[in-house]
Amino acid sequence: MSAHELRVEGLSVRYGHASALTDAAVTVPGGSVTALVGPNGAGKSSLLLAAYGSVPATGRVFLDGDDVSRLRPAARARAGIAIVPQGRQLFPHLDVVDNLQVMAELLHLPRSAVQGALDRFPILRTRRRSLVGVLSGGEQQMLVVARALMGSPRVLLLDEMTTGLAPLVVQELGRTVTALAAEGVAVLLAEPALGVLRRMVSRGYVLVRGEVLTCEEGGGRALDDAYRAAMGVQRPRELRPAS
Ligand SMILES: Nc1ncnc2c1ncn2[C@@H]1O[C@H](COP(=O)(O)OP(=O)(O)OP(=O)(O)O)[C@@H](O)[C@H]1O
Repeated sequence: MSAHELRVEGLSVRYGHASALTDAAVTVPGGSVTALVGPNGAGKSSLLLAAYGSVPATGRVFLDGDDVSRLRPAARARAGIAIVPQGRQLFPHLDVVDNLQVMAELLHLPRSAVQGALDRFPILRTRRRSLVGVLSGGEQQMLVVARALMGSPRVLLLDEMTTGLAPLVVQELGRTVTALAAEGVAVLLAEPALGVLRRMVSRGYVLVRGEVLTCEEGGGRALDDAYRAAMGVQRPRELRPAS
């Protein structure tokens, strides 16, 4: 296994006069899943989009040590950075195959890449000629993850992948990204709360009001504790059986 790495340094994002991300430094090594947790509006999407190149940002982004900060999003995608964006950004009036074909063309991949993506989740093959707008939320999210993986990325950025999905779908997606991380893909999972993904996370960062506060290496539970501490929230007391 050769583990890939995403590293951002001094990454800052502003929308007009408003600062969304300030001087962020984050390293995402392949081999295990790294999480980015923070409340709504903390700047998680801004960090992921800045790493992907689709919002204007200052600072530097390194892919396996190479500075990709000056590359546009399509070039970063071809270099090996993939994103599962919040809101999915699918074409609802195209079918599953045609949605995948759009990415194949962006990445200059052969048509067989579409077939490979359909194999990623069995449900996608059975739904391949369905319009994407009629798929369930879970099916759509599987399609977005399959689409992101078409170019065999070195880095996978997942923006609130689990929001609104049933636990079984979350577990299936979680298994997929954990396996990818184990193969060496640098996986960064941004979530407002880890939920059932907690046990899949090895390390992570807490982001509050645009600032990276801590890097926690002790697994998902330790990251949750660091997140609670950053937010000034205490861990709920263990439930005791009623006497
Ligand atoms: N296109 C935009 N124009 C102006 N302000 C924006 C834009 N996108 C995000 N913001 C603001 O930047 C800040 C950070 O937003 P961002 O979406 O990065 O946070 P987030 O942690 O991903 O939040 P959420 O969990 O709600 O998606 C917020 O105050 C948000 O309102």
